[in-house]
Amino acid sequence: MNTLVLASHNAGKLKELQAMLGDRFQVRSVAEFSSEAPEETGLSFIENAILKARHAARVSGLPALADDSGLAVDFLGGAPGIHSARYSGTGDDAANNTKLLEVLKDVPDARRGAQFVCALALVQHAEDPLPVVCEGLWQGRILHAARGEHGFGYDPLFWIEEHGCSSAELSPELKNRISHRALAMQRFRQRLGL
Ligand SMILES: O=P(O)(O)OP(=O)(O)OP(=O)(O)OC[C@H]1O[C@@H](n2cnc3c(O)ncnc32)[C@H](O)[C@@H]1O
Ligand SMILES: [Mg+2]
Repeated sequence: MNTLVLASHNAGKLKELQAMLGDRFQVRSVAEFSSEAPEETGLSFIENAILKARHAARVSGLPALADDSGLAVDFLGGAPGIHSARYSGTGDDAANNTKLLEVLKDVPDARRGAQFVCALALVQHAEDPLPVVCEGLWQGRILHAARGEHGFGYDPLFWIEEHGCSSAELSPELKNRISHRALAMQRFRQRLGL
């Protein structure tokens, strides 16, 4: 089985990616090779995914897959977007959620549309000139209060109309079939013929 390094330090993400890839690859985490995360200096999810994948390939000497993702809120012109992980200034999920609820506190449901975005980038080595890049989007709406215990990040605030619950109330198995990450991964598998 081929080895793939997952270029993420986010435990929630790693768990989901592992569940989606574990049957095809021997997955290792970039944390085995380096505790330092690269600075995410790109202006887009794709740029940041490629930058993280190159860094992981460099420190591991192995092919690497990175995920850059986030929440784009329509009312906020797509913010927090690529800054989702540090929206509140800390890297803390609860503080990020509190800030988002505060910023949207007077915004009615009709204007609370949002999408989760995921960009995946695979590089064979640090200087790979042809990264494989796939994106996935997931539509939802920002709730007025947190609901649910599963998932991570903004999941407790993300309402999924089709299922009548927040994404933190979905079972991990179901989230992994329908999320932005699941869609990006589906496209990724198609591209690689997996
Ligand atoms: O860069 P790495 O090391 O992968 O870890 P990170 O947490 O910094 O990851 P990002 O830079 O891609 O930021 C993504 C943020 O977007 C949010 N996010 C992404 N996918 C999510 C999901 O499936 N559910 C809830 N929140 C999500 C969450 O707050 C993440 O911290
Ligand atoms: Mg990050």
